[in-house]
Amino acid sequence: MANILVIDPSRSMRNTLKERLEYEGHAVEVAEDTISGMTVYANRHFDLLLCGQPDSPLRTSTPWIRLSHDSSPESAVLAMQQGAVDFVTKPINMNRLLDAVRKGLAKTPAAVADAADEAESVPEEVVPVRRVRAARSHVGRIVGESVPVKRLNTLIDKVAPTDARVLIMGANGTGKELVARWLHEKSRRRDGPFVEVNCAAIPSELIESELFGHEKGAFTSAVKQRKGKFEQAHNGTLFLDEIGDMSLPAQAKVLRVLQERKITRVGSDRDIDVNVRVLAATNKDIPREISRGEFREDLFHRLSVIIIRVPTLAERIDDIPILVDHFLETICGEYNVPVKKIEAEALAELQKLPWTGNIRELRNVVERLVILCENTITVDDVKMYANGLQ
Ligand SMILES: Nc1ncnc2c1ncn2[C@@H]1O[C@H](COP(=O)(O)OP(=O)(O)OP(=O)(O)O)[C@@H](O)[C@H]1O
Repeated sequence: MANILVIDPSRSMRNTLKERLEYEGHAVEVAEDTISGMTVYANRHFDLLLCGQPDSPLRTSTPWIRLSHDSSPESAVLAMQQGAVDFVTKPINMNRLLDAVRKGLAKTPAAVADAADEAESVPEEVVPVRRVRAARSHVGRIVGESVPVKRLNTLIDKVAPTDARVLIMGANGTGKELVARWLHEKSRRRDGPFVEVNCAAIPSELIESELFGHEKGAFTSAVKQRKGKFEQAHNGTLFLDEIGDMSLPAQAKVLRVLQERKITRVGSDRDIDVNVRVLAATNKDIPREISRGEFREDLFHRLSVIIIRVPTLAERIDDIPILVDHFLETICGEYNVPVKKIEAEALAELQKLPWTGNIRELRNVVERLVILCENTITVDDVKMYANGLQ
């Protein structure tokens, strides 16, 4: 759980963010402008700030995320220059925001100190490697003993040590990102960086600079040279999440990098060699996107040397008891309460539900049950709380 301060002029935005972040287990305070925000800030410790106020930049050592209606590259670059750790455009894509929050929290002094363990005596350039190693030990297990999960694990073990590109396909919340992380963990690149890009969340004007970087002066607000994600992932893995949502012009540029293994920063004419393994994921039906002219067929073939299909939870309901046990243990641990039990009948009831949100939805339901139920979760608890409407 973290303490988060949301500063935004819109009441509905403040309420929505507060509700959602509290649902994720964080303690949230809100303020409508930077001045009142700073008063709240002065009286309490915060781990992260979300700032939707377009006025003066926040002067704080706490990581902060800019929320903005303006999706231009200039606006994003300006926010980064002002010290924001991330930039999320409005209307807010909640998955993208939660992802940014998770990453922002990893940048709090406590998290960095954690990750860098005995970093005091370590030269600065070594710290990022330590962070990568610390992050690695946090990659959760792929829990499950059903046939589809056994197949998935076997495939990961076979494919990970190769440098083959992998396209991970599956519905939302099935664990595609988890699969990508394990493909990196079990590869020879495991000591290199794992860099993730959410292609759906980056406005098309920004994607080139985000992926390939830019030179100083490439556009009005490019006052500093910046490395893009491909360069950041050099000798490691680049995970292009939601690739099915990437614009056609950006697809053409990515295709060129995959063919030539070189990138060119925006505003430069110099090619830079990059050694990157690309993994991509999508919840879209790519062949259908190809037939509709929304996705380049040549890029699809470049990306999909191997295709891994991640099963839905409905295809693996046998795993629900073991997943529930796993989530009860981790969530009760996070809330610092004794691990709750669940009746067999309650588990059977959970197995009857449709689970359109897959494992992410199951995790949310278990968290809700942990919060709302006594020490033993009963079938009536499941009936009452599992659909989230109470
Ligand atoms: N087999 C599994 N065992 C344990 N936890 C899992 C498993 N699969 C997924 N999870 C957890 O479920 C949540 C959703 O997984 P993940 O983010 O990897 O899904 P995704 O398919 O990438 O989702 P989206 O398409 O919405 O981005 C995460 O908290 C992840 O750790």
